[in-house]
Amino acid sequence: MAFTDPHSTKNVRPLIEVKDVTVGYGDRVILKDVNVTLPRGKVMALIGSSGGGKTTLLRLLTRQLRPQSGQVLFDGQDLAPMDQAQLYAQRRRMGMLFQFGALFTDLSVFENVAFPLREHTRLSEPMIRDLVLMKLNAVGLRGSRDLMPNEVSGGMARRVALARAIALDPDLVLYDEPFAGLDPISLGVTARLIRDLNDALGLTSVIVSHDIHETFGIADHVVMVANGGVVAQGTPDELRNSDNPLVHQFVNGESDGPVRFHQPASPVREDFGLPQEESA
Ligand SMILES: Nc1ncnc2c1ncn2[C@@H]1O[C@H](COP(=O)(O)OP(=O)(O)OP(=O)(O)O)[C@@H](O)[C@H]1O
Repeated sequence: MAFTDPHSTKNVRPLIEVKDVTVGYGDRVILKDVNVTLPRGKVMALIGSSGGGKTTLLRLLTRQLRPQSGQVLFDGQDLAPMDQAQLYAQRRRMGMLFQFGALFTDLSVFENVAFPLREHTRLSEPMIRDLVLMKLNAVGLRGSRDLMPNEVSGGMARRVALARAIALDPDLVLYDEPFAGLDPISLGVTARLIRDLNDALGLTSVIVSHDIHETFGIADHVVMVANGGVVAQGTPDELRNSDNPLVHQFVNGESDGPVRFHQPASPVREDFGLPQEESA
């Protein structure tokens, strides 16, 4: 029989808390006064137009960037003051799938997934084998272990990258554009897999994606960044029904609205050498 310690805050504490954070590069502020909380076990989507600061927010979570002000807590601990050893220990609890989930082209599917285990642990070879095959099984590719990356499809390669991202049994998995370049079927399979792995393995996931439809289908919480901050956050339904015109335009994929299609430019007539219109 399991007992829970009523005084323990470990399991109710959110895995990530971004508190009043302002962040940027050098003197340039990219996001101001951001507050985001991500409870354990949930899937969070980060959306927003290109250059809005989604990747910047991801970099805060891994402390590739420190806030200019405010705090980023991972499992209740402020990342900013950590020394390299402490930071390294925290990062081992984070799995990452980078844009396009690039695999090592000269390593087999098996060795790609084994890579983080060989890098970060001193596990025996039989143990590594079992762990790799378990992860490959979880993504449906146990039978493809001996293939090389150029022998698998784009969708399969993404699943191998997923298996590699969860090889060390992380608490948090960060996905930067996990659907980029996939056909609609592989895209749907990958999205479902992200959600299922999250739930089956007790992970917490953050997904940066431009694919609103697929991301909204699997996320518990959506954070939209634009105009130097978080413009909206809530459940997918709350964002779909938002009356904020910017959120509405983005979520519904409208080409014009508060986000202009045309970036500022000199008049068309000037660029194409056309005669100026006579003013009335
Ligand atoms: N290393 C850096 N040094 C300076 N400025 C940067 C750096 N990385 C990003 N930026 C700037 O910060 C802003 C936000 O970039 P970021 O990559 O976070 O946006 P994004 O929402 O992830 O965009 P995309 O959807 O295109 O990936 C952009 O104006 C970008 O030019």
